[in-house]
Amino acid sequence: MIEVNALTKRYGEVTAVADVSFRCEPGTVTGFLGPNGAGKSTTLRMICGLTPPTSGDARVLGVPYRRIANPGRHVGVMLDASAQHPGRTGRETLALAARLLGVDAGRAEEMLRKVGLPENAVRRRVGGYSLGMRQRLGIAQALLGDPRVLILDEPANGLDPEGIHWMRTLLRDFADRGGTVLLSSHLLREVEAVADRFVVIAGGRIVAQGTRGELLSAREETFVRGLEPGGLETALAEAGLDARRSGPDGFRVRAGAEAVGRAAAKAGAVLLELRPAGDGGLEELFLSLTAPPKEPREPKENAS
Ligand SMILES: Nc1ncnc2c1ncn2[C@@H]1O[C@H](COP(=O)(O)OP(=O)(O)OP(=O)(O)O)[C@@H](O)[C@H]1O
Repeated sequence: MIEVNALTKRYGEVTAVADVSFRCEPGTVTGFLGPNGAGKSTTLRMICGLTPPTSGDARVLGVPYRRIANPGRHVGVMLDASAQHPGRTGRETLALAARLLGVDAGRAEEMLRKVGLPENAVRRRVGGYSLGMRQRLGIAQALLGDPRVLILDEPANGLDPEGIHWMRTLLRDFADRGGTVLLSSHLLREVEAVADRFVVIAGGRIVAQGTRGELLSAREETFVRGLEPGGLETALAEAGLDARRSGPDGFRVRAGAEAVGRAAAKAGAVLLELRPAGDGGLEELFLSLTAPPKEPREPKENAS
């Protein structure tokens, strides 16, 4: 279980994370999604006690992370796969971590096999590893203490498609056995297939959270097409509706059919089509939620 309550982090004038709250339940994988610079790493660092929050708090297994004795036995963390000592071999890295955690060396060997690092790789220095190999070693390290919670920052970075598939299976299996997984990504497709819930962050704020179904149903959209697209566009704008062009003479409007129909009727616009816009999919939703704010339009010059 992970509980994040109103976490906020400011660096001088920059608010990296603003009032972020969410929960991750045992038996589930939560995808923490947002574009570059959205505040994912800062949030994960605050959860793991590495960055002090300006306000708010986070609990892992019911307590602040820093209060957990020998945390690696309870919470597996991988925040930066490149942080491993470049001069040690993969085997030395894991053997040392095993000693620090108080688990036997056999477990380290088992985890190296589990993450699919071949013998010729574990004997090499980490400095010569590809990013994908470092990620696998980082995941082996996170799993070493047989934790109940996994917190992983961009674990799919540098993995090839086979590696991404492997990681999904590993995380799904971990959650299905009762574990709690929180993983961040800036790419929806990396987590879409494995996450039970999504927490979407943009500009430091949570912009949506829920299951796939919850997220999609919360975004009612209507497709509308009129005899005179220009007049319809003005009618929608005057009604304060958020409309985007869709096809040559249609619009996708972020509102229900009734609101759209009423706006058109008020302006006397003749409609040729009015229907639910349908499932644009999670990808489209994610992109629209995390798109940078539109530039304000230039005021039109008065032609007269
Ligand atoms: N130590 C710091 N000092 C000043 N600003 C910071 C610091 N750490 C992060 N920031 C700023 O906070 C914001 C959020 O950064 P963060 O690294 O948490 O985003 P992210 O979602 O993890 O991005 P990415 O996907 O690129 O890793 C960014 O604007 C970043 O520049």
